Amino acid sequence: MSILKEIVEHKKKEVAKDKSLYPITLLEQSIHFDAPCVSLSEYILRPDKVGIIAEFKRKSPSKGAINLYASPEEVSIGYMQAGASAISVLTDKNYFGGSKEDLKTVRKYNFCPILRKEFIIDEYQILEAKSIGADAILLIASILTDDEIKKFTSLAKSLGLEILFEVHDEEEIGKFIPEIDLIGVNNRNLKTFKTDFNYSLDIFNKLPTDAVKISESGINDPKVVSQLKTAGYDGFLIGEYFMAGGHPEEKCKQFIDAIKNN
Ligand SMILES: O=P(O)(O)OC[C@@H](O)[C@@H](O)c1c[nH]c2ccccc12
Repeated sequence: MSILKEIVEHKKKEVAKDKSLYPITLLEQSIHFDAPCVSLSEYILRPDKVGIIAEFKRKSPSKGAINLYASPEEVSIGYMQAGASAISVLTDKNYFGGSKEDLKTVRKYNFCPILRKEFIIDEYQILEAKSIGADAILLIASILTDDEIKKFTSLAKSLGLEILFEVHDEEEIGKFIPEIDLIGVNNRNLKTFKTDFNYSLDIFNKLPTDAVKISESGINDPKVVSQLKTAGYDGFLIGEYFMAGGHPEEKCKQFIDAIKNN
């Protein structure tokens, strides 16, 4: 079974359990429906920033442990001071060592847009995203049907959340709908775990013109960001390169400074 399939199977059980422990009616009562969201797409396009979405990532199926005991408070504040445009927080526990608590902590200390990085397969998780203070959610084209994409998009938008729609190939780009704000090309091949940013370059012309365009994964060189920018990408999602080693915020700062000086 592919890793993505395994994660999705696991996620279905997890969501079923969450729903039985904390029914959707209770979850809905905990939501501040009027709480405003910060627009991820607007922050990405801000001319005073370079478009980095810095990710808080403790571990991954491809790498194993990256920075297991990092503090979401310290890292996220450091990312923002370094000049990041937004923060992505993995909330999957089993495969990525994240949690909803991590996202809540990041929310508590930052005003920037926060992306909930999760394998969303159920509307429950979208309500949850709103209740913990996320501004945007990830929808992964390869694990969702056209119907789910429509349904999840309209629920998210009704809550004020933006959507980053992740694709790997042209067929998945075909599932994009105009209500979606951002499209992300994942440079990681989920079968081999290899990353190659040329993938983003090759597919660029096929992307919907109106969406904000993000290149995701395996980015570890400011020169690559410059190349992707020239090609037309607006944003860059970076996790492992910042998180590996002791000081994610310092690496992020050096990286952003290098782009600015390029
Ligand atoms: O750590 P990297 O290689 O910089 O990649 C970050 C991000 O793109 C990656 O974590 C990611 C992209 N899509 C995902 C979907 C689920 C979980 C994680 C991801």
